[in-house]
Amino acid sequence: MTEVSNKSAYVSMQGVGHRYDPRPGAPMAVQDIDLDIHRHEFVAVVGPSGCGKSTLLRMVSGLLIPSHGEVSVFNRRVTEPRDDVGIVFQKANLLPWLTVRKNVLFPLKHKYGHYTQEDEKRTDELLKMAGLTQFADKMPDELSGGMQQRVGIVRALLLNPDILLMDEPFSALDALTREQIGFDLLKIWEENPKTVLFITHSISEAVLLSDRILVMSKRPGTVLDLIEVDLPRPRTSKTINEPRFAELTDLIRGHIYEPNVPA
Ligand SMILES: Nc1ncnc2c1ncn2[C@@H]1O[C@H](COP(=O)(O)OP(=O)(O)OP(=O)(O)O)[C@@H](O)[C@H]1O
Repeated sequence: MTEVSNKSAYVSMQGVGHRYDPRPGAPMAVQDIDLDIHRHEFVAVVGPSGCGKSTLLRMVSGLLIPSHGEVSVFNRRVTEPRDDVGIVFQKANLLPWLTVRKNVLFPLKHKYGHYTQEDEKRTDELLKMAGLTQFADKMPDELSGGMQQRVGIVRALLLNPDILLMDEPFSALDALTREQIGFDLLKIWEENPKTVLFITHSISEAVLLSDRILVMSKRPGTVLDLIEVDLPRPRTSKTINEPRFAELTDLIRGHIYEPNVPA
């Protein structure tokens, strides 16, 4: 691992680009991405389908090393998969033969071969924070989709990662559940701060949850804008009715649907 220059950012992308196809002249998936994310900041990424949002997330996790530029975490260049990030995907993919509590503990068991009483205590605390205490001993198929997704978030938090990477975590949920789980996530994040990179197709979800929003262009994905979400916290259902909320969503919509018109 190599030291890099920017010391203030927690996650830093400098001149990042990636071409999946190594042949010269093949199209880039993403290019010229510069982004600094600060500790405990909540950054959302929005952009058209195929613009490279998941590609960026995979680069921060170290599952993908960019063909151009550098990604660093805590001033260390990412050169291999990191085990200090929590990842939440669109589907929780819980193991159907284990209870909720055992599903949450599973990654620890898998990684270290066992878990401690302290781990069980923390699991119960996290399940409580996510409103899942009475479901701890249920099997996954006894839970709704929203509850399963909450279990997925708790599972990602158990290892107490510095960074939480979320790839369209709520997109399989109905609109009402999605809004509620967004507020639940904010509560968990406020009680248990993490640096979050959150990918979504929903502009309003990005505005409601995040501190800043990276708006990407269509492929090859590059930065169209980086927007500061200057809405006060805690965010609530009332936030959605604030004029600034509508201004910000309009601004992002304009970037995505009319990318060549100056804002
Ligand atoms: N493993 C891969 N091999 C080759 N091309 C890939 C691979 N993964 C992604 N791509 C291509 O790179 C581009 C960016 O993909 P990516 O999944 O990062 O986009 P995305 O913005 O997350 O898309 P979506 O919003 O549809 O989930 C796409 O054109 C995709 O086809």
